[in-house]
Amino acid sequence: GEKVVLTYFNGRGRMESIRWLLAVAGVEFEEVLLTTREQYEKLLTDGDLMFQQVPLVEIDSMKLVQTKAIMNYIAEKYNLNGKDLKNRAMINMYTEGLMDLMEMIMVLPFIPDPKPKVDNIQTKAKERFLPVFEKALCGPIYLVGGELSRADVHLLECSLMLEEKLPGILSEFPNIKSFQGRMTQNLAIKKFLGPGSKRKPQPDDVYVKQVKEVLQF
Ligand SMILES: CCCCC[C@H]1O[C@@H](O)C[C@@H]1SC[C@H](NC(=O)CC[C@H](N)C(=O)O)C(=O)NCC(=O)O
Repeated sequence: GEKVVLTYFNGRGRMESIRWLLAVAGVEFEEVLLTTREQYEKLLTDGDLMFQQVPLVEIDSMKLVQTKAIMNYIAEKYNLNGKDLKNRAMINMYTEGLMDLMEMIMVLPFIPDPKPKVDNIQTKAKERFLPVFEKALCGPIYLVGGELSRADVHLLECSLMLEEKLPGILSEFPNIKSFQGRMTQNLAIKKFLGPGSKRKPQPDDVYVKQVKEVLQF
């Protein structure tokens, strides 16, 4: 169909996992970057945001909002959602756990004293989340059903973000480390991690300032 258009801030936030899925699915997309309150207010008056929130993804003549709904649509459409009901249940458990961890990272730029939160992220990552994936990757090369799924994409995204904040955090998780090595050989992922891709950089002060101005908080 016609082009896919993402409307979000010029940063990762809730949209980055969507960018990862589209990249792995090999789907080209364009971006409308929200940098001013006026842009957001026009979206509201045009009635484009069902709950007055972004991410907004225009795809297949639909204006999708709600990150989970958007990712479910993409994962189903591009065969990243498992081969049957039970595999999908596993994929959903892994996905929700990874989203919980990524949400903890996502809010860091918006809190005044992130240090204690970073310590908590480190503890939860090492004691609650990463051991699950280390065990799941003891033998299998993909998390679920012997094939690439959205769970693998979210694990790669999350593990790379963790290492940005906590270098060396994967030193006790060799299976995840070698999983990263395999996944980054995927041509679509190699391209997305390379220069000039649509991948967004770590949040900076400009991003935080724009989000606060656009959303007026
Ligand atoms: C303290 C955290 C602040 C984060 C602010 C935003 O920057 C991103 O990093 C996260 C959010 S995204 C922007 C936010 N969107 C959501 O919260 C969407 C939540 C929805 N359940 C989804 O999953 O898509 C927004 O539009 N709010 C307007 C407002 O509700 O009136």
